[in-house]
Amino acid sequence: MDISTYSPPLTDKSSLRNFLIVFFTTLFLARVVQRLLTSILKSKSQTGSNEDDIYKAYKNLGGPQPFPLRLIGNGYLIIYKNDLLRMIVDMPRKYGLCYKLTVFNEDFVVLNSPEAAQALMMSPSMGHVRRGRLMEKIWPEEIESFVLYPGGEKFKNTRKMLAYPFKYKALKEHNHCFHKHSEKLVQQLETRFNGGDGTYIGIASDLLKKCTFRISSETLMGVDLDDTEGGEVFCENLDELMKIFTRRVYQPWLLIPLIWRLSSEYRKMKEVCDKMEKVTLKVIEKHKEKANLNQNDLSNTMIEVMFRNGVDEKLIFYEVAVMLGVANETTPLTAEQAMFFLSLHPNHQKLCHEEIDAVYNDPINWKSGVLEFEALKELKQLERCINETLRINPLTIIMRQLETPLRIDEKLVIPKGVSVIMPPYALHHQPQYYPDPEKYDPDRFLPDEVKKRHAFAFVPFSAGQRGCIGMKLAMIELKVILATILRHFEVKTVDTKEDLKFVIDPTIKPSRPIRFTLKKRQN
Ligand code: HEM
Repeated sequence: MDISTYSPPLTDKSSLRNFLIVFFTTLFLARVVQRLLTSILKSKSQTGSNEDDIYKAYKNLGGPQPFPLRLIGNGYLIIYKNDLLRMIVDMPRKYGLCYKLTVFNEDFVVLNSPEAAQALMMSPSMGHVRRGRLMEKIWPEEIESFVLYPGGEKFKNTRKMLAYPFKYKALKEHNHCFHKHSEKLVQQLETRFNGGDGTYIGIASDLLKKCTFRISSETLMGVDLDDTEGGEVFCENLDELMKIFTRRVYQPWLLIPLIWRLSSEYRKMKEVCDKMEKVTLKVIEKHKEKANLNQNDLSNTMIEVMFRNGVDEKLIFYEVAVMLGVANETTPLTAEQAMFFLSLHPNHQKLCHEEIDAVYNDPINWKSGVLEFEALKELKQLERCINETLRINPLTIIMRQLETPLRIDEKLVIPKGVSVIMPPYALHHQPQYYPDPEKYDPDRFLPDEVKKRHAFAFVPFSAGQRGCIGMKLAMIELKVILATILRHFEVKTVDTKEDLKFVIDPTIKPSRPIRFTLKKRQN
């Protein structure tokens, strides 16, 4: 046997060892190459776009510790549903005016400074108007409305078309309607509250809601739904539709399309929409008849504006329902809370009484048989009380998903893809903008005080491309309703601020209706 050519047969053990050596060496070399390549690419991209520098401030933002599983992140905070408001106010004090959250696999930045609010709201970019995935998930996809359009020409054109009925000039045409329904409300309150003898303890929220519903439907649809067949049905079902929306927020499994479609909530939503649509179609028919009879007799209500622009009837129904739904969730709540604060602060109520008496008793303001529209501007004390109510409880939270980066200031740029949340509630409760923020003090809105503050330190209606389209309507409604109530009654409450727990549901509201007593005034 030639010993030089001999090689021992490979045993199982040595072949395994060789295999492991080759495997781990290759793995090690691959890692080294990968690291090298990554660092080369990184240094190239740093010199190219300077991306790390641009987003340095964003990356360094603080925030509450997320749950290690990114899918949950800070989403666990939802279990503190009843304490969310307190947390929203406390967090900027702990983590800074802008801080980060991760919720259900999405990155959020929460903005709490007037400068940041201005940068977001007044951005002219269409990349900053999308309400975002969270809202889009909550909103049932069956209901189409411009409120959820992510931006672009369709959003711009629809918003422009729908803005007209909310302009001062168009609202002025409905002056009579604001007063008619407010007087009706006073009669109903008088009946409920024992003729206003000051003894009966009761709630006003349902009657306030009906009143704002009648005003909104008459100004937007051109008919008093209360006097229209099925009008009552529309109102009740609208309420139910809003409750279904809310239940989807707190029962997230209903956001899974299959579960949603199989759920009783879905069937209920269909039923509710069908009933409301029938009423809307009747109203559209009336408008059609009117249009055929006299082209010059057309008003500028939302329904007619859409009808004239050739909008599909189904879409008209959805836009009207959404608009009335939003109106129903906001204005009556503010009216109820304004009454509450005035009850707790009789000194401010007295000032309002004096101002209202002076304006309503001046014959100059009654030239047309109804209080002149312009006279509402003289109700300055009342306006300050409404503003202070909206400061303490601004009702909604603003949300956007950035489709292009958003520059907040010289340092902070938030990258695209991130969502931003702007809770006016937190901003309005920061002591650096409003000293002693829990104190009800309408004088904060005296002209000299307002001048001292940043213009975006008070944003209950938001502003800019996506700001509240119904702001003027809401302020006029609030003024007329509250002035009419205060003209007739002295308002008191048996509740204290501590009795009322404010929750996010989906707007910020007391967890139960506020209780009042009403005493008729001699004015
Ligand atoms: C006190 C009453 C009200 C308050 C505090 C309020 C507040 C707000 C806020 C904060 C927004 C969000 C804006 C944003 O995302 O930047 C909004 C949007 C909106 N509001 Fe109001 N609102 C009130 C009354 C009304 C009324 C009476 C209507 C209609 C009749 C209305 C219709 C709308 C609509 C349609 C939007 C969505 C606008 C869009 O997506 O472009 N609001 N409101």
